[in-house]
Amino acid sequence: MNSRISDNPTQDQAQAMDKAANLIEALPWLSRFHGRTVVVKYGGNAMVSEELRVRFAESIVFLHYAGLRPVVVHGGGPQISAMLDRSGVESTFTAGLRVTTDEAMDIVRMVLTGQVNREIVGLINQHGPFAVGMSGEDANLLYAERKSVEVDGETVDIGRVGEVSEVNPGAVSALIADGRIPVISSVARADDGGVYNINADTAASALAVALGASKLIMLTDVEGLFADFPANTDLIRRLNVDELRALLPSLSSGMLPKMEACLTAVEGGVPQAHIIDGRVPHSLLLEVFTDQGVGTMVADEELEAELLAGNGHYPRPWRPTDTTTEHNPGAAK
Ligand SMILES: Nc1ncnc2c1ncn2[C@@H]1O[C@H](COP(=O)(O)OP(=O)(O)O)[C@@H](O)[C@H]1O
Ligand SMILES: CC(=O)N[C@@H](CCC(=O)OP(=O)(O)O)C(=O)O
Repeated sequence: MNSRISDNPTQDQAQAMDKAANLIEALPWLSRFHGRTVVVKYGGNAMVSEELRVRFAESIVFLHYAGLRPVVVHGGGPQISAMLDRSGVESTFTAGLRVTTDEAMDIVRMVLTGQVNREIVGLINQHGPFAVGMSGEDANLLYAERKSVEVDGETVDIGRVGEVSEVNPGAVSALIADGRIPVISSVARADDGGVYNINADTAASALAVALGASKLIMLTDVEGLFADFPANTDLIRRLNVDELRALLPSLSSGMLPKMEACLTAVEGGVPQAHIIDGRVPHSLLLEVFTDQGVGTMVADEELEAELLAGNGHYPRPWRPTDTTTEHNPGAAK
């Protein structure tokens, strides 16, 4: 470098040097994550503006060009609620899950696979022929069993809500191998031949395990997991599986399926699972490529050490983990 620049840089030169320093900070992370599969769960609350959706698509395409293998699993809770409202179909939540009647299921499927999925695919494909949209029903990617939850010690039926019982990731792996970006809606088929509504966090973690992903990253509408919700002054930056297990019974509403999903992912062999703020443009890139990261990370120290050393690839058959937690009925979604 020209010594005149470093001794007495102009403002433009100083800015250019800052940019170069930021870029080079990404180098070790680029090397560690090159060729790795990263499952990104895109929550409905992080897609509420056109600006956020466009920035999200850019971040995913950036990961792709940087040599990672992103797989998107999306939700669309607020979008489903809006359509149910417009259609005059009542909708309630229990334990963070939508009580889904047969009538509601038709709308869930239409919104997730027919609208939200199409929109994300369209935005990514403005950058090239990368995204291929799929429902969890396609090629029997996600198989479900009917799920019930416990409230005050009583088992409660919540309708057409599924628990993932089997993952057949072959079609997704083939797309990844072909250089595509799979974009998956959280609807599954069950043995009874019906379709089931799967919480998108749950679907993303099951897929992350089955694909042997190196990371699961969930974008939502808070900075991460707060120890003092709803005051939200004490952000938990990092926790291990034991700490998370101890915390689960105290969690409420949307955070419960999210943290259960992190637990399932890390116990299933995914070294790191993150909750990050999808309202911050490009927060995904800050998480993957900066030293400090963002949000809350659940990590398994041994697997993480392997990952950071550049070792290991973690595909394992997916098996449901028992994360049964009693719902706190005082907490509303
Ligand atoms: N301990 C907590 N820390 C942060 N957020 C929490 C906590 N407990 C509950 N929440 C709620 O969980 C919400 C995120 O879940 P959800 O609404 O299902 O989002 P998404 O649509 O992204 O899946 C937050 O907006 C917040 O209101
Ligand atoms: C069973 C259940 O609750 N399914 C969710 C599926 C969508 C989802 O999970 O969307 P977010 O990620 O935006 O919350 C629902 O019907 O809202």
